[in-house]
Amino acid sequence: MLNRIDLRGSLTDPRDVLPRAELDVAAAIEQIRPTVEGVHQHGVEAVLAASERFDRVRPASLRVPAEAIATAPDTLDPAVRDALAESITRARAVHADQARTDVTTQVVPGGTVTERWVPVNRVGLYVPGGLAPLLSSVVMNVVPAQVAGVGSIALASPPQRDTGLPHPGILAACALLGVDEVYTIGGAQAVASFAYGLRGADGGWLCEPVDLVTGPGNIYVTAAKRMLRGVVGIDSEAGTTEIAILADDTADPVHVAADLISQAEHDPAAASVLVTPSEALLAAVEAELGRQVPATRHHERVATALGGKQSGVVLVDDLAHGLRVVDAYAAEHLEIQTADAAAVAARVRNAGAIFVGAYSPVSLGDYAAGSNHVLPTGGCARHSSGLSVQTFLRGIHVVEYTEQALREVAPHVVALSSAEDLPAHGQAVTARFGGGR
Ligand SMILES: NC(=O)c1ccc[n+]([C@@H]2O[C@H](COP(=O)([O-])OP(=O)(O)OC[C@H]3O[C@@H](n4cnc5c(N)ncnc54)[C@H](O)[C@@H]3O)[C@@H](O)[C@H]2O)c1
Ligand SMILES: N[C@H](CO)Cc1c[nH]c[nH+]1
Ligand SMILES: [Zn+2]
Repeated sequence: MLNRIDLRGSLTDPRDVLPRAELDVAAAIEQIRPTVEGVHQHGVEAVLAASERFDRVRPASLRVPAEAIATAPDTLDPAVRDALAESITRARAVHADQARTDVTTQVVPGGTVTERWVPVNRVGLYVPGGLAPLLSSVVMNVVPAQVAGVGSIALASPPQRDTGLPHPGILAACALLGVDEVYTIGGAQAVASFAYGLRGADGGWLCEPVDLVTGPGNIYVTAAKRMLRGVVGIDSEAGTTEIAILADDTADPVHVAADLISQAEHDPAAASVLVTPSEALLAAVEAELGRQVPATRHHERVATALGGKQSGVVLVDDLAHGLRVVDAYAAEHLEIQTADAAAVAARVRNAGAIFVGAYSPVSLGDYAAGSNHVLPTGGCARHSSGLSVQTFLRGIHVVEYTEQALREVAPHVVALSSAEDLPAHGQAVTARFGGGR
């Protein structure tokens, strides 16, 4: 079922051979470009046209009525309501510890630099709702934004075909978290609506432009985020789900197979990658996949994902080799199922999140570990982090020097400005001390 890449005894750079998706984000940008440009030029009408085309519904109103949000929690199964409450509590505990405090550095007597942490003014949060309604992604977006102190929070999720509204579970999660500005818009058109804003029939704002768009989504959402970066800020490229598992003979093949399947369930384009030095484990996991895949609810989607070019098993010489491979892959989620898993995990450099040992599966992190599940994909974990309070903050340096402190450093400023052939920079300092131009 899984493609096999055998790197044993090979000096090949893993980056050249690792499994990657056939459709990449750059190619998807060309597919969504007309939608994004349409929203920029034609606003609401282009959003509605995209909804009809991709979601097969034309919502009566793009802004979800307050009543629909307020009454949504009544529709929740009590067990789901309790689970959401627990998920929120745990996420708040972890994200509260990420809050930043302003720091003032006394550089010299009379010269200070303060790093002041300021939340972005307005954010647009995206919550997926195409193949599955990810109510947990409401929690993962909203909690860090609220802890950061963002004043204006808008949220978008695709319309359901039968109601033209986002899934009721998503609306319920919004209500539980106190989010009341919700749009029934999915995909690239949602990201474009946030970036450019939408005007109503009277010419006033229906949805004001945001400063930052965050949240997970499929390849079209990710492509729109990459395309519009600059018009608007974005978090990481949190696209199609990936799981990599570094496992040895001590791993339980039942767990490994279940975890590969759990993330393959998200999307036919999801990636599940096993990295192991053990042929015995590989054989046992393949046997388990043969047993578990047909029995899982979304078996067709899972089988497509597991059999795709983006998924596979990589055979390595040993765990040190395996670590080089998982670092090169830079998975969104990396599980370590080896002997002394914590020590192995401590050596990992590149991953969106690391799940250590037999009792920390990715799906725990998806819902209820307290960690954030909006994580970088497609190798972006080499340079980006998952969603956090920090994502919603800007660190602004506030510089304050006295006359004497500036006088003392002036020769250094002048020397560097001359070295760069930018003498006016130096003169802006010396002018304060009687230096002429
Ligand atoms: N990396 C992360 O942090 C993370 C977290 C959760 C989920 N995910 C991923 O989010 C994704 C959710 O995907 P989804 O599809 O279920 O929901 P989604 O809400 O991301 O996307 C649905 C929207 O895609 C648009 N769309 C569908 N087909 C299109 C096409 N051919 N061209 C242009 N636009 C099109 C539609 O407008 C639709 O509203 C999955 O890939 C999942 O793996 C990632
Ligand atoms: N695994 C997803 C992140 O890629 C998050 C999620 C939400 N619901 C279930 N899973
Ligand atoms: Zn998941």
